[in-house]
Amino acid sequence: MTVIALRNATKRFPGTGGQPHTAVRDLTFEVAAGEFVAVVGPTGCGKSTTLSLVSGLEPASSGEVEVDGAPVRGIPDGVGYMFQADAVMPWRSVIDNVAAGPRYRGLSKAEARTRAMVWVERVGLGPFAGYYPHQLSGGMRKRVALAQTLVNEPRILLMDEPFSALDVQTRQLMQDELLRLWQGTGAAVIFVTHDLEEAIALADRVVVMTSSPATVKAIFDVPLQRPRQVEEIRMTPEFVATYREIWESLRDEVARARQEVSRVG
Ligand SMILES: Nc1ncnc2c1ncn2[C@@H]1O[C@H](COP(=O)(O)OP(=O)(O)OP(=O)(O)O)[C@@H](O)[C@H]1O
Repeated sequence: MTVIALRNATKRFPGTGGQPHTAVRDLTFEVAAGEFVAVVGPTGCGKSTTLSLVSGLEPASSGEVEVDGAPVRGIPDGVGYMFQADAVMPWRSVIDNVAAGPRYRGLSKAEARTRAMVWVERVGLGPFAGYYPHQLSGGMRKRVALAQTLVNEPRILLMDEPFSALDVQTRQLMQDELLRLWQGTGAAVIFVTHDLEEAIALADRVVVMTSSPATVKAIFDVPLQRPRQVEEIRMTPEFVATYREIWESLRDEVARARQEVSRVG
C-alpha cells in the first residue's frame, strides 16, 4: 500500500536576485507501508527539501505530494522526524524527554511515563532513565532521540542524516538499532544520507538524486535479506555489487555538483 507519493513535485524558493531558485524539480517516487527508502545525492542538491515537502513543512510549488492518498496540507498525522541535530531537551531527564510526545498527545503524566519507559528500555537506556542529556554520550543521546520518535508510533518516519555526527562505530550500532526497532512497525521510512554505504545497508530501495536542482535520477532495489547486521552485510558480494552499481549512477552527480561549487565560488 502506497503511503507517500510524490508526482512531479517541484519546489521553488524566492531567490536573492529576484529570480526564483528551484530546489527540487519534478520529483516522482513512492514509498509503501513498511518500506525503507534511502535518498542519496550530492551536497545541497535538495534532499532536505524533499523531506520538507512530505512533512508539509513546505508546500510544493507545483506537482503533487500525497500521504495516504490525500494531498499534503500542513503536517500529516503520524509523521515522526529525526534530524542530525537531535531534539533532546537538556532540562529533562531521559524518561521525561521520551514522555514529552505522549504527554503532548494527551496522555496523563503516569501513562506517558509508563509508555516512555517501554521505549527507554527498548533502546537500551533502562538504567539511565533518570539521567540528564549532559550525562550521556553522543550515541546515548541518539538513542533518546530514537525513543522520542518511536514512542509516538509513527506510520511515516522522515530521517535527515540522523547519524552523521556520530563516530563510525557508534553510527553502525545505531543503524542496527534503527533496523531492529523499525522492523515490524510497518512504518514507511525516507532516510536522507550522504553516505551510500549507509543507504544500502539500511534500505529496500535507494533513490539517487541529480545535482541541484535535484530530480530523481534512478531508483535501485537493494537485494539484501532482512534481518540485517550492518557490519556483516557490508562484506557480502551482493553489497559490494550493489554499491558499485549505484555509485556508477551517483558518481557523475557528485562530480557535477563539485564543478558547480568551484564555478560559483
Ligand atoms: N527555506 C529556504 N529558502 C530558500 N532556499 C532554500 C530553503 N531551503 C533550502 N533552500 C535551497 O534549496 C537547495 C537545496 O537545499 P537542501 O537543504 O534541500 O539540500 P540538501 O541536499 O539537503 O543539502 P545537504 O546535502 O547539504 O544537507 C539549496 O540551494 C538551498 O539553499
